Amino acid sequence: MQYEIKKFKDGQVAAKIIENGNIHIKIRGNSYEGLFEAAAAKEAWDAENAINKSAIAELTIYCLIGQRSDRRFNKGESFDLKLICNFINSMKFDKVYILHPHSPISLALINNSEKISHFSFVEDAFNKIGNPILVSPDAGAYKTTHEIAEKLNADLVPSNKVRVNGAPEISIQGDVKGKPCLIIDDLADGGRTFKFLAEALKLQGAIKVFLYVTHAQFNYGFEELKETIDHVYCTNSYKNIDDEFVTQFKLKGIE
Ligand SMILES: O=P(O)(O)OC[C@H]1O[C@@H](O)[C@H](O)[C@@H]1O
Repeated sequence: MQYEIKKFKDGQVAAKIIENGNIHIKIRGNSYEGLFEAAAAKEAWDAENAINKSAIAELTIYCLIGQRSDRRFNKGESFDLKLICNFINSMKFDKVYILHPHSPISLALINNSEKISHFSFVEDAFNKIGNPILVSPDAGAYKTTHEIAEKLNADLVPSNKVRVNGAPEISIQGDVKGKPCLIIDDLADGGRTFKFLAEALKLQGAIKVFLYVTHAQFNYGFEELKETIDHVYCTNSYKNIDDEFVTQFKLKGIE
């Protein structure tokens, strides 16, 4: 570690640089406190490197807080992602890497940003399962999953939530009979989307249904998922999960 974080009893965070030169700060970034820790480290680094103009400062954010709030949803409400990205921009990093952002809006709002792809994690899950059909759960996930399917030479079945006579229904646009399926998406908040999709896939003959999400939040409904999903693959971008139902790919630089 190139810096240390100290926390005061009142909640204040402070940083101390312990190694000079280039810095690469890697954080979950899934809390306001985490972002403030990075800001404190960058402020301390800036002061140390005031005359070393060639040193580079990079930030990796694995699970950007507020990434789904990528617009002002209703009049009078705050545009949270814009606020968060403005704060990140105020740190003035030379490069900011974001792992599998929910939408391209985060990348557009953050200066000098670059996406880290989730491809290698999906590839790992794909190989462990043994050639499953890839399933994109909604229009938002279709484009990136299509790119991954091309690279893996895998079959892709798009699915969507549609309204039939006003009631939500899952439509699966392909044949999954007798095949294992791997649903791929960016994040699971509760996972209801995936629980019902897995049920629908099994009703159409899928033999097993696996789930890959980069950001495994599971803020609620985790146990319910086990009813229809056979196994979950994810990273530890949001939190560490210790459960034999889950295989977690560990990211560098976070504990
Ligand atoms: O079903 P839960 O986990 O609540 O929500 C996850 C879904 O909601 C979307 O924003 C995500 O991209 C994902 O498709």
